[in-house]
Amino acid sequence: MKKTHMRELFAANPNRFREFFIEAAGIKLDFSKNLITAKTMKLLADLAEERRLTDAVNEMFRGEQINRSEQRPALHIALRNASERPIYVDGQDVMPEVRATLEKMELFTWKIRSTQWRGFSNLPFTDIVSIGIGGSFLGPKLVSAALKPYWNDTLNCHYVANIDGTHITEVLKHLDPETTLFLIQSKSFGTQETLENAKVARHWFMQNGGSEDTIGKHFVAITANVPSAIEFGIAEDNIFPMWDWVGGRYSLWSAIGLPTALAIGMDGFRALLSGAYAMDEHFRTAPIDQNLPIILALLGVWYSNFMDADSYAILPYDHYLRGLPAHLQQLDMESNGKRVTHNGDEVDYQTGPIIWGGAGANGQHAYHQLLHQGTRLAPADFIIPLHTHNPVANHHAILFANCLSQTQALMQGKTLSEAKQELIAAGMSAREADALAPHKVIPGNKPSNTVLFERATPRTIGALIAMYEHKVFVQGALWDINSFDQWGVELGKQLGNEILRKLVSAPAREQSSPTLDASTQGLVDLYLGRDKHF
Ligand SMILES: O=P(O)(O)OC[C@H]1O[C@H](O)[C@H](O)[C@@H](O)[C@@H]1O
Repeated sequence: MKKTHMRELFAANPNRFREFFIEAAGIKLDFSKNLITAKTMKLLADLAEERRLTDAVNEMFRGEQINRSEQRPALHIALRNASERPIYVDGQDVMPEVRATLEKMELFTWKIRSTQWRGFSNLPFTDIVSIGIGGSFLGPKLVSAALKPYWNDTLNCHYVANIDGTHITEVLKHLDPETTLFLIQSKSFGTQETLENAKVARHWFMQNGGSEDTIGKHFVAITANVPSAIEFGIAEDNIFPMWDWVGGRYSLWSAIGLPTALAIGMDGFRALLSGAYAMDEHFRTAPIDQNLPIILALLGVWYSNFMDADSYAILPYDHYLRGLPAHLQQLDMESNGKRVTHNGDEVDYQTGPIIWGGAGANGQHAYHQLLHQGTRLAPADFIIPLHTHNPVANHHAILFANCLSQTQALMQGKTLSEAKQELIAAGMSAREADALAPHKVIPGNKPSNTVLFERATPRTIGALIAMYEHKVFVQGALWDINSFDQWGVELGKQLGNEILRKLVSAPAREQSSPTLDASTQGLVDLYLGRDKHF
């Protein structure tokens, strides 16, 4: 069946932009440049109803154990619940704990920013180093960077995640232990990368003027595993709680967001939560056909399951939001990279897409070529604020024009006859134009969304991220998969420990550890410098 080109859809319906435009919680979505008609959207909404999506949404908001393989609720929405509505986990309202933690964050943030709480030599802090990985890194890092215009000028915020020693070395190199505060961020307090980096930080602190007595001034932990944090040497008062009903990749709204709160202040952090809450309320109450995250999710399903798209691009046209693709990669791919239904049956349809992307306009000079003329279908979200925090010359107008021209080019493309006419108008002979024109044909009809907001404020950034969280949730519900576990991550960790034993233990002990496949063993030998193969 021949698809109607979007050019024709636009030509046939002067109202198309208005018809496929929606706004909620300060986020505007133009979804008119998609391969859809009103009928498509109606059928997709029917699919959502058939899959009893509303029931799934209500289950999440009620705190039911929707993470069935781990028998837990997924209650990031409780972290930003600004209403009086209690939210129960095992019969207990979690809201008092959530509020108490926000108050503890508020007091701590105030003490640090007002310089009441100082380092061991009585100097105020100048640098915060957040040590964490995965959800204990990507979300706070994204939000802190996105809200840089709101930073307090006296506090710098750094992130260390990778176990590659280069990461922490490069960060510590420029810091002064007297004025550096470490936040050890780990829900489990059992993540190898984080614990090893935390040990290095502690060692560095001790070697450079710190002591057992002053460690309490410089080290704070955010974790659901208080005993392990205490065992590591963190004072109990310096531990901010987390709960097992918050998934790591949904944890930036919890005390894991402390670096952000320190950087932008607690009023800013509360505004971030209020933006997410506004999106939660919209998501919980708006009908399917007027529901922003649901519409985004249905479009994603349309391309994944009906048009074989493997990937989905996230293209923020905002330098402050350049970390968004990385955060959404974890959010989406760790949530919906699943192969069995809730009941454990293997799915016979595609689930979560490969998320990729980067900041515009930079990407236009790199991977956009494939979007325009490659053979793969890669739907994309173009994300841009209407106003910039940095009105430099004409830059924002140029950026905006670039963003729009990309979605326009993806949609309309360039036909063979248009390409030929252009070449002839430029002075080429008909023969030359015939030879070159096919290379210049751009089929168009490539889908994209344009996501806009007034300005990157704490509120709009909160709403934007919550929108994507709910999009991912909706897709998980439609695919009948558990979006809240991540068993696939575990195998690598398990095998990694076995290999590590081979790399660092004495040869005699190494003999007794399990035999490796020939490739892995060959690579171990290379590392150990005892390669005999070449
Ligand atoms: O916060 P932590 O317990 O240290 O976990 C950090 C990260 O590591 C894990 O391997 C998971 O894949 C992530 O979802 C998690 O965010």
